[in-house]
Amino acid sequence: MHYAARRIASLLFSRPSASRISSSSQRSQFLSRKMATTSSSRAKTSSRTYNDAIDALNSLQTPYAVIEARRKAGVRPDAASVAEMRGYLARLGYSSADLDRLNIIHVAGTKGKGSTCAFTDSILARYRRQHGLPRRIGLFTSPHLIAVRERIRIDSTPLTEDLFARYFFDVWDRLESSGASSKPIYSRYLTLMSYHVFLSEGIDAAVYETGIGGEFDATNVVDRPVATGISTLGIDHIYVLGATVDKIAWHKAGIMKKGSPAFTIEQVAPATRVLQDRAAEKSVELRVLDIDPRLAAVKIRPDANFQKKNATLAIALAETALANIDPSFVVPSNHDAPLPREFVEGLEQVVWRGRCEVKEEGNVIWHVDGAHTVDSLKMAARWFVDECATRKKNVSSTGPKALVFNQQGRQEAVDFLDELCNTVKNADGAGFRHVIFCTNVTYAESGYKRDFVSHQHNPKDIEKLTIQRVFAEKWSALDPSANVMVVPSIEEAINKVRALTSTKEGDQKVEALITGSLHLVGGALGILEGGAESL
Ligand SMILES: Nc1ncnc2c1ncn2[C@@H]1O[C@H](COP(=O)(O)OP(=O)(O)OP(=O)(O)O)[C@@H](O)[C@H]1O
Ligand SMILES: [Mg+2]
Ligand SMILES: [Mg+2]
Repeated sequence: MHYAARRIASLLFSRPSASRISSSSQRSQFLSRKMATTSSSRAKTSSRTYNDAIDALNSLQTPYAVIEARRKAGVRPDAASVAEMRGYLARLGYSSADLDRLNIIHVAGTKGKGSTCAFTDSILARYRRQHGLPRRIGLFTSPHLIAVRERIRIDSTPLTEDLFARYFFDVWDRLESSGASSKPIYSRYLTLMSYHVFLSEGIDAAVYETGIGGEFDATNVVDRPVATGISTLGIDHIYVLGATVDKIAWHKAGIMKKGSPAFTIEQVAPATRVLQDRAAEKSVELRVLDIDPRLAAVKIRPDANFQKKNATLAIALAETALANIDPSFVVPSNHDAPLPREFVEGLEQVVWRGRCEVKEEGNVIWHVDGAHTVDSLKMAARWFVDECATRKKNVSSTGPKALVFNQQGRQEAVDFLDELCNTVKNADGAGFRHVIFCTNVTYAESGYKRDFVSHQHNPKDIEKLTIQRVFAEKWSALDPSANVMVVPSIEEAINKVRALTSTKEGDQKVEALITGSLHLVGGALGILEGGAESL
């Protein structure tokens, strides 16, 4: 690799330690925080709050300029990325063998990873209540919806702020005292931290969602997972994984390990082929599951095929894990008998916020879904249309439909709009009457909530609303009769919709869809719930 490319690669996957922070603005931000903490007369630990941890974590984000440089130089994660993760793990004092104690269930996929993990966690939690095993359950997911700490959960509950801060700085100190010249980037840091948390807290079943891909993902340091699952494959993260579903499938298949049962659900044919070839290469037994017939007796929400695929995968993963953890649990040889009660309850009572959520607020019915790929936006649009159609059966008339949309930093997102526009228009003839594009900046006055600070997008684009203007232009071409608006924050977008209810149109309930980005959806829930949102 060319020297410059190698230098960029090293910047990509690790961040310089405090003394070597490169950009001057970052350095001054870091130093001002550092001074704030060191000038304090309090003990070192007392200034290590959750907010301090989030600030330090945000300093590990790959800055926009570096991401751009990476694209230009053609640098992508490779085997060295995983080797580095193992190096960091060793600096923390752990080996891959230690991770075996966690009985890891590892999940990759383009869509439905988080939902599959949440179903699996929920089933294990109900089983534990009844049988006392697993003793403690860990759940690691990404990205976060409301707060960073929700990415690491114990017994389905996000780490408390205190515990998060304590473990965060534990990792920080261990890396510094090991002489590491750099810190891992944001997502790798959280992954490392999750291992430290789970091993320290006596977790004996841990459900892990991959970040991007699988083969070279930060979570792929586990050699002996109890089971692996690959959810629906499609197109996303083209730059890192490739532009075709078979290339993407190759990456995702990287989590399959010899000796660990692997599961997937029905996929498009080229994806299944690649998964099967990779499984054969690795001598892994891969089972491609049809929708589990036992789900006919379970209320899965939303009642849609994609969600039943996620649930099917979760059942198989939970069964396999339980057979390892509880000697009295036996995986049924066929699906003739109904699902055990714990499984049914786990599936029906799962909480996975920001996905297919409906909230009533005065005269607005908010539909909130964090979809952000072509395929998942199709699902979201169809779900919205179905919700509206069901409602229409019960009320004499409904009000206008409104859309709040953003997808920051991905130029191709402009192509997501056609389907969204047409699905709704075909369903009710009128389509979205009001369409609002905003940034992911939470508040009109105070900007980002700390947990959403992002250095990964071009600040100029956010300031000038560049992508939002492109979206607006596209929508106006798709539907010239729609009232299209561009506003700088999520709060202003929500207020635009709320204001519709005081106009004449607003005598009826406005049906609003918020979608396109999980950051947008998380910020919106924060506003709708007045900052008292919970998971
Ligand atoms: N199996 C699926 N196929 C297609 N779309 C799905 C599927 N499961 C969920 N979705 C859609 O994708 C959205 C995100 O779901 P989920 O959080 O489970 O995915 P993820 O793979 O974790 O995504 P992310 O890339 O955000 O980590 C959901 O709100 C839903 O609209
Ligand atoms: Mg993703
Ligand atoms: Mg996810």
